[in-house]
Amino acid sequence: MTIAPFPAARFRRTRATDALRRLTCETELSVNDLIWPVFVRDGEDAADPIPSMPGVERLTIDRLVRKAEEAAALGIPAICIFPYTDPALKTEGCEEAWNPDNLSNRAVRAIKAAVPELAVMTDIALDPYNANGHDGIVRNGEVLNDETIEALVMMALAQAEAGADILGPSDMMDGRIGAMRLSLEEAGHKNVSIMSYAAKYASGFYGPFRDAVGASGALKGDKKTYQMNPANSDEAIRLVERDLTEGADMVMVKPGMPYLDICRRVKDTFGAPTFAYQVSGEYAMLRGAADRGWLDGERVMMESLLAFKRAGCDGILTYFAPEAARLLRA
Ligand SMILES: NCC(=O)CCC(=O)O
Repeated sequence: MTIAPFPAARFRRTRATDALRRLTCETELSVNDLIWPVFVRDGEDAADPIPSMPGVERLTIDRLVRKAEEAAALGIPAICIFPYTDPALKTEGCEEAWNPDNLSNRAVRAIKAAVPELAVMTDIALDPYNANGHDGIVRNGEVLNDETIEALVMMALAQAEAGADILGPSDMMDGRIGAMRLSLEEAGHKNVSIMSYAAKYASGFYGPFRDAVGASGALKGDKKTYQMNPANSDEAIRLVERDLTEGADMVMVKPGMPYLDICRRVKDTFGAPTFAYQVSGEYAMLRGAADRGWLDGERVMMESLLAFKRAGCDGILTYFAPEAARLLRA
């Protein structure tokens, strides 16, 4: 980088007018960068507010389909479905997870039938179906890796069968991407993409999400034996490399804003499609402060999303997706 000494160099010259600022802008956020995570519940024509995520609701499938149509009309490329599972369906064996007619799979089918152009992403982890609240099968207090993979593969196949375009394994078991990729190929699902939650940290920022999917009460213990230590960065690089070599098409860093350094390292190291999840706690912080008048809500929303792009992300999973899309298209 060459910098002339002052006053030959005056950085304020290129900031002096809107035209110059636009010309020298390095990063752009577009509606094409957004994936909208949504919560689905059973029933008809109903919506429950989620108190710790103001403005976000759990929707029945019929209402979710209308929202999916709106998202597609706004130009949002993808929606990501998270089910609120009836507690009566949660078992230690997690069998509901690979039921072809479970809530999530029914939602995928309904959205693909109504809005085929909208990419539908799903979540692969056992926590919505697990009486223990963990992402894997628990035996004698241990979250089992290899047994969980067998369950996750069945879940992946059921979701692909339902029509999901992007599978999102968020479980953090070792070896699951390779197992899923092989089974998808064998079953003829050659064009189903995998976006691996490759660097998912054991974070306090997921609190409101667990309220939204009804997992807050169920979880016994914490997820530190499978999700990453927030202190680690080199490990994230090794995990991303591992998942890419096993057949992930895209990788994700999660949470987002506190981990932008990881996003940048991942993008610079691999050049692979890299995504970040601006999680429920990040949404709650910004929305909560904006609702109290402590922050300019629209401004910090757009600034936070732009920051992901600047950090090297190709896209962002964000609960702000429809609101941001409306502003971007205005
Ligand atoms: N597997 C999906 C999540 O854990 C989402 C977390 C959040 O939004 O807090």
